[in-house]
Amino acid sequence: MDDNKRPLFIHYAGPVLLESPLLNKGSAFTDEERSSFNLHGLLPRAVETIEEQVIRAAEQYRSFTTDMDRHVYLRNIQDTNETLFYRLVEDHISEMMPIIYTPTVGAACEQFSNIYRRSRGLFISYEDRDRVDEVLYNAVGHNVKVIVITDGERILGLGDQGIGGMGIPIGKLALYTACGGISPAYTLPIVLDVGTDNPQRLNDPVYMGTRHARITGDEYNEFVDTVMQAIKRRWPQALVQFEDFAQRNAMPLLQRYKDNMCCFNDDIQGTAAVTVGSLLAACKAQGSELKEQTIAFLGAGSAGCGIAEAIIAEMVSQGLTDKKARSQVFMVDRWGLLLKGMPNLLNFQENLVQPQQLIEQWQTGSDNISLLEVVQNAKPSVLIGVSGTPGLFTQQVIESMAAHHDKPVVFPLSNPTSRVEATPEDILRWSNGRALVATGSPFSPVTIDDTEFVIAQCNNSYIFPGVGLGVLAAGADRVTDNMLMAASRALAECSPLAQKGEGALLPSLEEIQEVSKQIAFAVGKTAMADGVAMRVKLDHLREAIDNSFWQPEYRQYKRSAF
Ligand SMILES: O=C([O-])CC(=O)C(=O)O
Ligand SMILES: [Mg+2]
Repeated sequence: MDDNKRPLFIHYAGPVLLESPLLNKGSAFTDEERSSFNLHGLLPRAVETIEEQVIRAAEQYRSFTTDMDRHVYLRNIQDTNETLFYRLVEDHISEMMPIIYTPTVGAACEQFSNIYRRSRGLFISYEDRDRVDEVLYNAVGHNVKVIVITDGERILGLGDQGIGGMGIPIGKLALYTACGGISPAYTLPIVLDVGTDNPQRLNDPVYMGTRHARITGDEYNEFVDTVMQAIKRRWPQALVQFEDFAQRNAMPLLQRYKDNMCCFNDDIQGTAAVTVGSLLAACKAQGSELKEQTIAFLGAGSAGCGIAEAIIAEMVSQGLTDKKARSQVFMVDRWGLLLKGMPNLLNFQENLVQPQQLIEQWQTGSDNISLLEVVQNAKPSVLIGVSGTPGLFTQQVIESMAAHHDKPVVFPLSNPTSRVEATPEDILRWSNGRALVATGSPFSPVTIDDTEFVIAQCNNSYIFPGVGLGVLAAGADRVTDNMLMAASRALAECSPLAQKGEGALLPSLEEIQEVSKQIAFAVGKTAMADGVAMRVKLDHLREAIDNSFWQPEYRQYKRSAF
């Protein structure tokens, strides 16, 4: 039976029931329920449908004038009636997703302590390190299946926000539910409070985190390990998504846990998967293949290098040797093009370097080869920005791309909007409307010479809800690279531009639940093939996905005997 249709046995009643966001129905409690659960007199007399509640909530929402007020309003509904919150958001997904998620969630993290209303999720501080098991037992949900965890050190492109980073796990999990059908009862946001090095947060009298510099080194690693082991004891099957960790920790944490827990890093692997999916779609639309592309990156951190490795893996699967594929990928960071033998290369950068000879060959005159010099000499057909720094895709860079390619692919992926490497409008103007643009944050359509261009949002939100749904439906206990590759290919299959030769590069948000189901199937199937999901048979996978897909509908309540 469809999980959503089963009656729920409830042992709360009266004001406590109205104060339980996962169970509260507000004015939609029926007369019978008001009798069974001691609610008479606690609500206005009218019994409303969820549709009527949505109309009121949408009107109230539209009465606010700033995005931050809209965010606070929506978060408040989430904290009082989750079913209504999801119904409202799902019915207005394009309008409300930028408010609960990127870009408004960035400002909400910066102002987290200022706009704080009510607790949600777990704040695990370094000072709690001897009672982490106890903290986990205090969580609201006892059947947690998806955890998003951050330490708040690299929130979008906004840097260290301390416990304010909690806004990100909350926002990501809201999308797990709204886009991926994971019941909110199964989700848990966690922020690790290990201090902050952000003086603005430390000096803010209302800041609610611990006021000391970040714990680092062995103490930090031991603390994270304490939490990860406690999670494993408490919820051995849970999927853990690492989010917005600083570069120095993101890759090492992933390497440490990916083979012994069900986890992945969204910034490295989720962003890589959505980018590869979007590139596969772009190539298909142009009648070419990924292996034919030359690709330049601006930003060679863990996210950029993660995308680069995923692209190389895909090029190899299309028949290139690893060496040839690597020769087509150019990584530029703040010091210039990554070259062999450069000092201070990070270990994940070492396999993504170009030969020193390029300095002579390209006659750059300096050891630090700039992005413009890379674009002029290597003539990349694809340019990807993950630098977190606005304005670095200059007019000259874009004009040079457009001079060499009829349809250059330009993806400025840094978030939030304020960090974008160039706006879609500028890129389209500088390329005379020829560039194929996708951004990390949402942008309105751009009109150039009477032609309207829809800007695809190449954000990991197209990937992680489907990955989570697939992992849960198949009962996978690991997230393998193949599963993420399958997610990319499934996303590319859903591209209107690739399928029909016209329209948007990525499907619209209105279709995201269907897209998530397609991705979930591909991910679950690959998990089975990789031997990390043994509990469900392939014949039952689609059914498992559909049956577990949570709908924001009020379920029937029965009074439990105890
Ligand atoms: O949250 C987003 O919009 C995408 C993401 O993971 C990041 O930028 O860190
Ligand atoms: Mg992130």
